[in-house]
Parts: sequence; C-alpha cells; structure tokens
Amino acid sequence: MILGCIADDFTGATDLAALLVRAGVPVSLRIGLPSEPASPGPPEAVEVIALKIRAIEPGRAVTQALAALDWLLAAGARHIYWKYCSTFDSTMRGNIGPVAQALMDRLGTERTVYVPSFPENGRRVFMGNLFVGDQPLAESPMKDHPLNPMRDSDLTRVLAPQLGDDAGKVGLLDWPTIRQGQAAVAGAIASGAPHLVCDALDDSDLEALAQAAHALPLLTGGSAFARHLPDAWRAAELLASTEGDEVLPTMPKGPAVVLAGSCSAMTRKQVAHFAAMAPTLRLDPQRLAEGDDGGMQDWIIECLDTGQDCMLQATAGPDEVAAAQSALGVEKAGAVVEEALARAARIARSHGAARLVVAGGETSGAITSALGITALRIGAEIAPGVPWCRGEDDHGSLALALKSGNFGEEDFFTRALEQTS
Ligand SMILES: Nc1ncnc2c1ncn2[C@@H]1O[C@H](COP(=O)(O)OP(=O)(O)OP(=O)(O)O)[C@@H](O)[C@H]1O
Ligand SMILES: O=C(O)[C@@H](O)C(=O)CO
Repeated sequence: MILGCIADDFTGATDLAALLVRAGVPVSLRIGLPSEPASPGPPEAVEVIALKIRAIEPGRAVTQALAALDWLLAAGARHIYWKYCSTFDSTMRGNIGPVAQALMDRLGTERTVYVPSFPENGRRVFMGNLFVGDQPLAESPMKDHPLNPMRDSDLTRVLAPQLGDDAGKVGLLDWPTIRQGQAAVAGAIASGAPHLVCDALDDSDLEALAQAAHALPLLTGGSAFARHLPDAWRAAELLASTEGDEVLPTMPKGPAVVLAGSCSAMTRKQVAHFAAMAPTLRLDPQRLAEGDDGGMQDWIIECLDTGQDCMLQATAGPDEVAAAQSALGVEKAGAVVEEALARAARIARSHGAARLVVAGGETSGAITSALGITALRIGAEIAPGVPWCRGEDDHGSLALALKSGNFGEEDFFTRALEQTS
C-alpha cells in the first residue's frame, strides 16, 4: 500500500480522501481505529483512518495516532501522512507537533515537512505565516475558534512550543527556495531542521514540494499537498503510471437533515442562508445543559413526516460562544452541542432521513460515531474538499456530507441537497 493516512478529525479525513480520489488512487476511509486486523492491500491503494484527536490532551492523541500507525504499517503502508487542518488548528500544547514527533520516533525517521496550504480554499503559507484568504491567520475568524483559537499566524512559532521549545527543531522552507525548483527544495529538506514548515502559494509550489519530499517516510499537512504525492510517486516509478478509473458510489436519495455545530464564519453564513428556506431549530448550549432541547425529537419527526428537509444548528458568533463557555466551561459547552446533534442524527435516521449534511469536524466526529459508522465510500465533491460519502448504519445506507467549518460557499447546503435529490 503506497500511503497510510491518519487524520485528526472526520471532516479533514473526507477532505483528504476526496483530494486523493482526484489524484486517481483508490481510497478506503475508515472511521476510528479499525477493529479487524490489518491485511496488506494492493500496491496503489491508500487507507485513511479518521480519528477525533485534534482537541484532546496530547498524550491521548499520541496514543491513538500510534495505534493507527501500527495498523497502517501492518497493512503494508510505505509512506505515512499526518493530516491536520489547513488552518493549522491546534492548541499551544498540540496536537500537530507531538503527534508528528511520535510518528517520526516510531518510524525511525529524523525529519518531516509541514505543508498545510490549500490554495484552492484560500489557505497559503508565506515566510512561515499562514493566510486565510487575504487575512493573516491570527486576524481571520480563526482567532475566535471555540476550541482552538489561532492567535499567532507564524506557524514556526505555533509549532516550536508544541515540541518543547527545543531551539533548532523547527525551521522554515521558504518560498524563494521553493521557486528555485525541486533540487533546491530537496537540498533544503536534507540540510534543514527536523521539523520544516513549508511555504506554498499555489499548486505548483505544492507539486515542487511533493516531488522533492515524496521519499520521506512521514509527510504532514493538509489535503492539497497529499493530492500531489501520487503524481510524484508515478514520476519516480513507485506507483503505476496510469491513474485508476474509480467508479464513484451512488448516493441514497430521500429526506435530508442539516446538522450544524460549527461556529466558523462561513458556516454561520451558510446557516443563515439555509434558514431562510427550511424549517430550522436552534440549539442553545446553556439550555441544553439544563436539559431543554426545545422539543427536538418531536420537531424532527414532524419535519420528516411532512416531507420537509430541515436544519438543527447551534451556530453562534464569538460573543455568544464566549458567554456559553464562561457559563459552562469550554469543554462542556462543546460537548452538550455535540451530544445533542448526535442524538438528532440518531432520531433523524430512525425516522427515515437518508441524507445528513454535517458542518464542523468535531461535530462530524460525534455524529458519525453515534451512528456507529465504521467506513465511508467517497463520492462526488460538492465543494473543494467536501465530498458526498456513502456509509452504513443500523438503518442501512445513508449519504453523508461532512463539511469543514470554513469550506463551501454561502449556498453550500442547498447545493449539496440538489446534487443528491
Ligand atoms: N453556541 C455554541 N457555544 C459554544 N460552543 C459551541 C456552540 N455551537 C457549537 N459549539 C461547539 O464548537 C465546536 C465547533 O467545532 P467543529 O470542529 O465542529 O467546527 P469547526 O471547527 O468550525 O469545523 P472544522 O474543524 O471542520 O473546521 C464543537 O465542539 C461544537 O459543539
Ligand atoms: O484542512 C482543512 O481545512 C480541513 O480538512 C479540516 O481539517 C477542517 O477540520
């Protein structure tokens, strides 16, 4: 198997799988650590394991990532990809750095690259600083993220303390070097710091990085960098030169429910857009903590019985999020919303919903786990990095779209539903 991937959240996993499908390799996506023993797959195959380890304590994240690594190695993975967010979502403690270091130690490798850029979605790194559209990360809406507010745009400064502040461990592979071409990039990787944050402004930079770094046992970054690795392996004759012609799975049709737990700027716009055309139930963390879910079960059943696609959402602006967090604590404010939306998904499925559109990585993790889904097949992309997926739960097949908080345009939810209606 050419590549084994560990994704730190579920939307990130479907994003990565979609971009690898675009690169013409057969992708299998598993939710959580597989319970069955690993068996070697075909040489051109890619396995993605979706974990929910972005916001948890670093020690626990490392343990889960290493268990996934062992499974992937037993399945014959020749390279490992550590997928995190294109906005480098992490706290001061981790988990991007500690997991990367643990994977390097287990793989016996001394260096890796960090390539979060996703130019198609407006995420670019220049001189180590990450930009979201035209804003530096720390001035973008990511500064107000409920779980991992990003308050420094310089990724070398974000990463260094996660690795114990050891001087010299973290370095920068800058854009002027990348523009000198593959040989300069390969030289910079070989002589650079063990943890090398890489600039990339467009896909040609990602291509140059992939060509120079493809031999590393561990590669890390967003989905856009991974998308260029199969071509680099083909050029090096490590992968069959023809792209596979994967047939995308068809999606079940039927009633749809949108579940939005992301408070990202784009999700807020998408929720406002869809609320104007579909019945919407707002969930409030403080009321949920008091046991008041606004009659959620009856509301969902009524929508489905009357044939209306509907939305449940907890989306809120930074002030409201801060108020809920100071009343309940950060973890509990997030957990009550995730639990409520996971319950909503179960109710919707037992009353005939065939399609679920979920906004938010943590939210997607909570919902997918609550439904007991263990694998997803990747279908057509709705927006860059957001594919429809086909999964199985106790009620049979369902169509699932797991949308990263800031991905998609304002009309994403209607677009998604139209694509499968
Ligand atoms: N009104 C609210 N107040 C406080 N926390 C909330 C509120 N609404 C949602 N949350 C929590 O905020 C977190 C949002 O994280 P999530 O990963 O789902 O979205 P995201 O970070 O925007 O998405 P992604 O990681 O895919 O970019 C969840 O834990 C969710 O339960
Ligand atoms: O890389 C991204 O931006 C997404 O796949 C993601 O990880 C959001 O949670």
